[in-house]
Amino acid sequence: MTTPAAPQDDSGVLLSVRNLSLRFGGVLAVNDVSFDVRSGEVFTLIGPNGAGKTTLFNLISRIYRPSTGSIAYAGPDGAMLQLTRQQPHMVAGLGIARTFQNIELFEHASVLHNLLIGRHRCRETGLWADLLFTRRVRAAEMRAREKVEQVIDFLDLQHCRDQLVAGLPYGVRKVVELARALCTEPRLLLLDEPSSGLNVEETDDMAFWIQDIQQALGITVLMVEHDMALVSRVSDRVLAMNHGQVLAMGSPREVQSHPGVIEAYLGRADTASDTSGPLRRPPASPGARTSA
Ligand SMILES: Nc1ncnc2c1ncn2[C@@H]1O[C@H](COP(=O)(O)OP(=O)(O)OP(=O)(O)O)[C@@H](O)[C@H]1O
Repeated sequence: MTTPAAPQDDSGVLLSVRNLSLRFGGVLAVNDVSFDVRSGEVFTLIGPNGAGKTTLFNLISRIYRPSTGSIAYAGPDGAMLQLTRQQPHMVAGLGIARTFQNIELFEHASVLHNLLIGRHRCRETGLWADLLFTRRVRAAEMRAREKVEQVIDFLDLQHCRDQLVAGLPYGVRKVVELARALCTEPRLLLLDEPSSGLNVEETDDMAFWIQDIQQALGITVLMVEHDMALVSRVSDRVLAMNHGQVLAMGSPREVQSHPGVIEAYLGRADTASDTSGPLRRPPASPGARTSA
């Protein structure tokens, strides 16, 4: 018996989200959201606190299962597959890597070891081969080391490669987390608030790395970000959310000047005469949960 071939993607779309919703009890955190992320672009989710950005992000990285809707992803062979049908641990194997708003690294391991652990998902050998340390295992280990060294060079981490993560400044740890994600050789990189906790200079460096990852490595980036200066600088397209729904989608300039977006951030569209400047992150509304 032959199985029908999976539909092939020929539109340059890497990720296609359709009518996605997730309800937490009485809260509709994500409400009928649809959008496409094109191969090679930087696509950014913005919105005030509690808008549903992190929930949407966690749906795409399969931490949550949607109440309704679908997420299709162009797999390594080009066939569109349903992410919602994949086990969460299989997502990394499909070429999707993510960073977290609150850095998730092994604090008492060196930078090098953290990156080698990050590389683990690319393991091509089985348990017995590993135990016997066969020639294939040795070759795979060499490839892992080469990839890790390339990423260390790419992100200028030579100066701290043998240091414990626990002793590193916060800004460097953020770059190490980015490095760990890159070691898995992703096709889609999910960045959860890459600038959170960074000072102006470090945010500037982060913008540079994101542009370099897109342009030099050709990796598609989907990020959640509050810093509108960073968003404007690196994003090809922006999707603004509020109350779980899509408010606007387009270029950074189009979205920043959209009346609904200004109103969501500032309260009333007609109070915001200057739409050229960055939208500021508003104070958290009472009862709003901070992002996961
Ligand atoms: N695990 C959860 N259980 C119950 N409610 C949740 C949960 N996670 C999120 N929510 C609710 O869903 C809504 C969307 O939250 P979410 O964290 O996705 O917003 P956000 O846009 O990421 O906000 P922020 O910018 O503050 O991180 C909020 O009303 C929030 O309180």
